[in-house]
Amino acid sequence: MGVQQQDCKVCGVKEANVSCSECEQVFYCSSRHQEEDWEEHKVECQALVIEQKDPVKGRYLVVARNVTAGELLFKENPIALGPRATSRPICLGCHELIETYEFAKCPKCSWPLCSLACASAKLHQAECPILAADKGQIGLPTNLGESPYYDVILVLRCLLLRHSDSKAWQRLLQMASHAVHLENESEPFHMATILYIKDILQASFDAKFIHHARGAIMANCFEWTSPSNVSLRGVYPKTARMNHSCLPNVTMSSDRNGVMYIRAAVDIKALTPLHITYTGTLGPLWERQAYLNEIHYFNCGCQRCKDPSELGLHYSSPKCDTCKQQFMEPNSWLGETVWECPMCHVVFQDNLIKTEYVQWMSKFDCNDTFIMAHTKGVRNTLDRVEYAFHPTHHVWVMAAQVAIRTLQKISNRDALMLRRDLWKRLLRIYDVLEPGMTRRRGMTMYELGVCVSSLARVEMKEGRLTDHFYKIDMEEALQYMQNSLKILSLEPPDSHERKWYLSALQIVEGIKRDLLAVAEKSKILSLDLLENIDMPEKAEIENL
Ligand SMILES: C[S@@+](CC[C@H](N)C(=O)[O-])C[C@H]1O[C@@H](n2cnc3c(N)ncnc32)[C@H](O)[C@@H]1O
Repeated sequence: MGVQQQDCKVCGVKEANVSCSECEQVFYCSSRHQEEDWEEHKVECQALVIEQKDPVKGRYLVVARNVTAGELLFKENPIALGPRATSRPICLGCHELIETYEFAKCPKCSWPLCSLACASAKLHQAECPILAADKGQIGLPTNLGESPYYDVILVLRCLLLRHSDSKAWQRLLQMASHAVHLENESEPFHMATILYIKDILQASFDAKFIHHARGAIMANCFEWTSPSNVSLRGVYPKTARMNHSCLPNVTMSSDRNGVMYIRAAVDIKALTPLHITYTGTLGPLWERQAYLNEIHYFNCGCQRCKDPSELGLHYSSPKCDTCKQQFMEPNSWLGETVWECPMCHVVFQDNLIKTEYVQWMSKFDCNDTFIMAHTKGVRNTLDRVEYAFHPTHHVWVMAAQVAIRTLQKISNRDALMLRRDLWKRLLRIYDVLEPGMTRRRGMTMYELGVCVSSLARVEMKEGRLTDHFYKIDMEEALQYMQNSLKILSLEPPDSHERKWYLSALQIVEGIKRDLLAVAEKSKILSLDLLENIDMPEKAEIENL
């Protein structure tokens, strides 16, 4: 697995590595073939996304015309791919996880491989002699645990672009980099990687490039999961031009080769900036702000952060403990915060507000609030959280997610009902925090389709439903599943996430069969719901 190359558009030769710099969607084996094709290609190459610059936020991307939710804005090949900064042993030749204690080692550099065949893999060739200079094997992963030395690999792969791909190297040099901040702070992980490359490997790279490369990775890299469920990271210069918002308007997904697909999550008007989230959307405001401040050196002023009600959810504010009517409001989200109730004007210091928050969150971390619980116990705990905070507070969302994991282990009607209700409430919150064609909404509707159909089947079996109400419930499940399919069908064909789409298709088939069976009985089925499902290739379903 490596940086993707495709067939030359002109002559079809494999491993063409010259791509159109505008759209990055077509490949050529040489500049000559690219020039030959330009007259034809320029018609289709209308860059949908253009770059602009802001004095404070730097460069960013906007759409050149109105786009609709789900539309593909661009795809991008990574200029470099590698393991995460801290990683369990991963084969440097193919990026597969190494899970046996007796793993193979590269005969030259001794780094772990899945097999000796991977020692000659293209991905590992250039870095191998550099890594081999660690004669004392100081940085080598020796067991199956996490090793921080994997950080070095992507940095080396970026530095090696200078000789292997001058265009990619130039793009790396143009990327934003946190190098100055990291150097000034003597950030320990940054310094450890730099020292390892300079002093242990004694690599001949200029120190300023090593700092820049690692700083650019810290500012810009994206993590993704390979189809075999290995977490990796890649450097994508164009994708990385998108600035952050806690209310993102695009979605990102990647295929098995790490090619990134950027789609509009919602309808977007021409010249609107494209935003991704650097923090995820589900953390409370102070956590998101602190992360952006500490890791990316800016304070977020997005629509969600500026709104004291956080889009009407009051997601990070507890209810006033005194009047139980209003939501507490902080005077600031960073540093010394004082919270005040706008109605009864009672004032609390930050630590008082956060103590209960921290206590609940640590319980969820260990799962001990819910573990071994029965449905009634889970319900009681959720009620307590709701009373302490409120139904759209961050802590309630975390509690609901842990509760669902616990309820999945209980297979009775009560547990299914509670799970269904929790997913419905979560969906209403996700509709606000991650609106549009987002994976989170797609997966939530998938879960709702599963819960509602399973519950209907259980209730039918127990004789609690008539055919009429069974049909209504199954149609509701089908509706959720079909909405979920619309979103999940956007996952790239051979991605890790594609399996959810294929699974949703099978569930839809099952629901349709049950609906047809009940229709046979009662002849009252409205057939319109059963139409318009795009079927995948047969081979894709067989691979499931
Ligand atoms: C991945 S880069 C994004 C592209 C960057 N603006 C550039 O010029 O290359 C991340 C950096 O962009 C800036 N940035 C991103 N989102 C921002 C925001 N919402 N407000 C202010 N600065 C932001 C910060 O300097 C951040 O460290």
